[in-house]
Amino acid sequence: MSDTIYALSSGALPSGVAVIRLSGPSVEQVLIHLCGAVPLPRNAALRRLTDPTTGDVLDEALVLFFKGPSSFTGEDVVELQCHGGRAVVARILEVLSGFDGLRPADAGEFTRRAFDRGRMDLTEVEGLSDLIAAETEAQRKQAFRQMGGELGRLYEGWRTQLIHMRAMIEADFDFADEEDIPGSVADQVWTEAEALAAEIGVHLDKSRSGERLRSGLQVVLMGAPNAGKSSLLNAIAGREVAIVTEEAGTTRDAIEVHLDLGGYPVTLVDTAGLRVTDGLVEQEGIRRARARGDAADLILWAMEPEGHAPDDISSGLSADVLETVPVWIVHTKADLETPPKRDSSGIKQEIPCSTVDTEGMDLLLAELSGFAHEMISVGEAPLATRQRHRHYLCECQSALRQGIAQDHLPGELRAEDLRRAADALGRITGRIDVEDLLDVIFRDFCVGK
Ligand SMILES: Nc1nc2c(c(=O)[nH]1)N(C=O)[C@@H](CNc1ccc(C(=O)N[C@@H](CCC(=O)O)C(=O)O)cc1)CN2
Ligand SMILES: Nc1nc2c(ncn2[C@@H]2O[C@H](COP(=O)(O)OP(=O)(O)OP(=O)(O)O)[C@@H](O)[C@H]2O)c(=O)[nH]1
Ligand SMILES: [Mg+2]
Repeated sequence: MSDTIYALSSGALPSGVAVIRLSGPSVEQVLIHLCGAVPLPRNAALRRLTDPTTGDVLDEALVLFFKGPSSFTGEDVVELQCHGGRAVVARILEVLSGFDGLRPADAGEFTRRAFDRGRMDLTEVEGLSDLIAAETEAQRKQAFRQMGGELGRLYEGWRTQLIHMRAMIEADFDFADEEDIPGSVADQVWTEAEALAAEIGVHLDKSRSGERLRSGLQVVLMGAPNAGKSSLLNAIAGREVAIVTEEAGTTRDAIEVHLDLGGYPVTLVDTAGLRVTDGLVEQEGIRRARARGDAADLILWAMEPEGHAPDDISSGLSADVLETVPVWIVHTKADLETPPKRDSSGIKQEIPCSTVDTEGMDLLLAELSGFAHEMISVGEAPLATRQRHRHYLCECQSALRQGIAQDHLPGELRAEDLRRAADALGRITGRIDVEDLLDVIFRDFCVGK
């Protein structure tokens, strides 16, 4: 029998109300000791909670009981919705720890129990976790849909198709000598496999957006010292996040702000100005700046007007980065009466900007929103959102391609590729089960045959 687990499920204390949740076989016993009786399931009941050993009243709380399996975990669950004071919650948790068979829940353990009981698949579990982490509207929507099972259903559909295909192949070589099974079954199956591999390919391509939406876009401010990077960061963030001085080499660590640009998550990173320096701290800062640039989705290269510090993109950024990461030039300090420095790198996107009279700031933000939209707008179809999905989808695809290519091998061996392809998808949803194969074979063919 499993332990009964408990935890504070609501957020930081103090709060108006706090929710302490319990799940497991001892829930009813705990309720009898804590408030005298088990309330009607799914009916909020106002109850005095008392310490069973001292008779001390702990709090007056709303008690919400869910009788398993009709609960979030599938077990008996109770929520003690108490006053959100630190001492109130601490005392209730302390009293709970005194009950036999009760222990504090591990991270994610309520959801783990829901998964173990088959109430959620892995993609739904991930969707729930993403929903809690979501910071923008577009992230919320994607997570909510995934939590509802859309992505899992897509993969389970493909997996069912693969299991069926394998059943057809197996039937084909088991009964090849019988007349009522046409010999072209295998050909049909491998044509279908090609179509599925292509469909997965399209899904993988589109899913770049899904992954970016989940993790947010990394936009990195780079440029020479004093170019005005930190001023730009502060202006966009609307607060003094980074230190700004007229001294070149002010910023050392990379400094991040999280932005919500029209529902899309963007992390804007300020970095140390790039230059040759003897200072150890500054050298480390520059190393970090370059590392952030390497991993960026977009680099904003801040450039002062002519006559100020010399800064040259091609000496600042490696050829590798210039090839793989889009770079926009932001002409800073546009309020100064000096012409913009001419750039020789051939980069098209150039935006004049000033943090003194806010000229160009709206344009820059609009351009960034447009970029975010282009990079991470997701359509109607559910998309993969994690590297883990991508990994198994690629595995599925390559197993399919192997089966397709090896048409000189016997059916049994090629059927094995279909099994590997199906199992890869089963790992995404967490539901691989060999019983499925037998089920399908016996359902689609008469046993007497
Ligand atoms: N107070 C409270 N609010 C909450 C949660 C919670 O656990 N407690 N949730 C936690 O994440 C979310 C709601 N999710 C839930 C999902 C399923 C069930 C549940 O009892 N399911 C049963 C009955 C279904 C029904 O009546 O339609 C079941 O699936 O059998 C409860 C909450 C968000 N709000
Ligand atoms: N006139 C004018 N001055 C600006 C503007 N933006 C920044 N400055 C000034 O330029 C100097 C350097 O600004 P910072 O934002 O610290 O430059 P930085 O690129 O972060 O510099 P490092 O951190 O040293 O790499 C400061 O004195 C700012 O006040 C602007 O739009 N117009
Ligand atoms: Mg700076």
